[in-house]
Amino acid sequence: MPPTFVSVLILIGTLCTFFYIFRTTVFRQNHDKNGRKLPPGPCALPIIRNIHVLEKLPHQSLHHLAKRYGLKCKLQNTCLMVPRAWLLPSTAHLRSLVESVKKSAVAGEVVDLSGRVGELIGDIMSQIIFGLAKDHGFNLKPLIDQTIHLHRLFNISDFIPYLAPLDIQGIGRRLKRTSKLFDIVFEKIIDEHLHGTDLEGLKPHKDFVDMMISMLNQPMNPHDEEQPYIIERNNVKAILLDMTAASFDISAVVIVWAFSEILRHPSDDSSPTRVGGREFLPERFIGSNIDPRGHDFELTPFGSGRRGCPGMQLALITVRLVLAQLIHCFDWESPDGMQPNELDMSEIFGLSLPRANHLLAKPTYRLLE
Ligand code: HEM
Repeated sequence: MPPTFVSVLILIGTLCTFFYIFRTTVFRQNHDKNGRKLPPGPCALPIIRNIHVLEKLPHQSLHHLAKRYGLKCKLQNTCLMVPRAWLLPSTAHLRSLVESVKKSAVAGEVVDLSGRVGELIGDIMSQIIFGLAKDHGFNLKPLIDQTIHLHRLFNISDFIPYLAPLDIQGIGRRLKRTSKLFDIVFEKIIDEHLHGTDLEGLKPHKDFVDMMISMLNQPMNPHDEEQPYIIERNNVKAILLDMTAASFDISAVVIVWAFSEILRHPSDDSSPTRVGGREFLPERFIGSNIDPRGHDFELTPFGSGRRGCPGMQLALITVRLVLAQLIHCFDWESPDGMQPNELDMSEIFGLSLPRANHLLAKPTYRLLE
């Protein structure tokens, strides 16, 4: 039977529809309007495009996408550069912290925020600096805590230096013992990175230690003949110690203090706190152009210039990420019906001025299941 006019029209319409779908779903997904190739990314659906790939915890979905498609990944309706922070191994540790706090919230438990955040930062820094999590044989946190504690003690030798050889309080001996323990751990880590000996079955990925090892036996400045200084194993260990001591504690201290202030000032209309007769108004920095990275001297938490903190970018990312997650996922209140202004804010002397007592708070999970 010859095709009728109507059936020819239906056939043409169907072909046009298929062509349109092909253009939008295949060609257009991979090319921009000028025909240039776009970064890879998941297939988009009509109308909703890529919304379906962002799940309940979008940062985790983005993390998985970045692992699959690389650092530059395209989402339809949004062309997205995945920030490096989301790719840091920090995210896995942070996820497990959120999960464990969620369990405490369900059980109605009070959470030791100082303890949990301290552990988390230790895990993140171990992973970043050594490429190893602490549960793979290197728990440096107790060693760092011990070192910080010893530096915090009143040491008479600091004030009467000629008493130092006597080491009356034994602080020097204890510090030497701790430093020996650090040395043993760093030796093992360097060997592991140099020779790839299988450390509890774990192969470390490229990390800070690898970078330091690649500089071993190299002159510090090959263009400066007057400075034939060669990087040796001891230099690597000293830098590792510097990085470890500077990173394990301070970010956690900052997060816990920020959290304490949030608990003390749950709403905007709370009465301003007075410190030393002056009003403490941290919100005065909101909307201002003050740069905390050492350019404006009103606020220099990382110091400034050549000796400024080299871990600043990492610290800014970590502190924001952890605080944001804890505040986004949970509502928090002080335990035992304590009023915000009753929260103990005493601090102890030390390298990083931590809270005198651990910060305890009661979480309620606030996201939809
Ligand atoms: C919120 C967290 C942090 C704060 C507030 C902070 C702050 C500081 C400050 C004020 C200094 C002294 C700067 C100066 O003398 O001008 C410093 C030094 C240092 N920081 Fe940080 N820091 C933080 C996190 C980190 C992290 C995460 C790392 C490493 C991964 C790090 C590594 C270092 C090192 C190695 C030094 C010694 C630099 C030198 O003496 O040349 N810091 N930090």
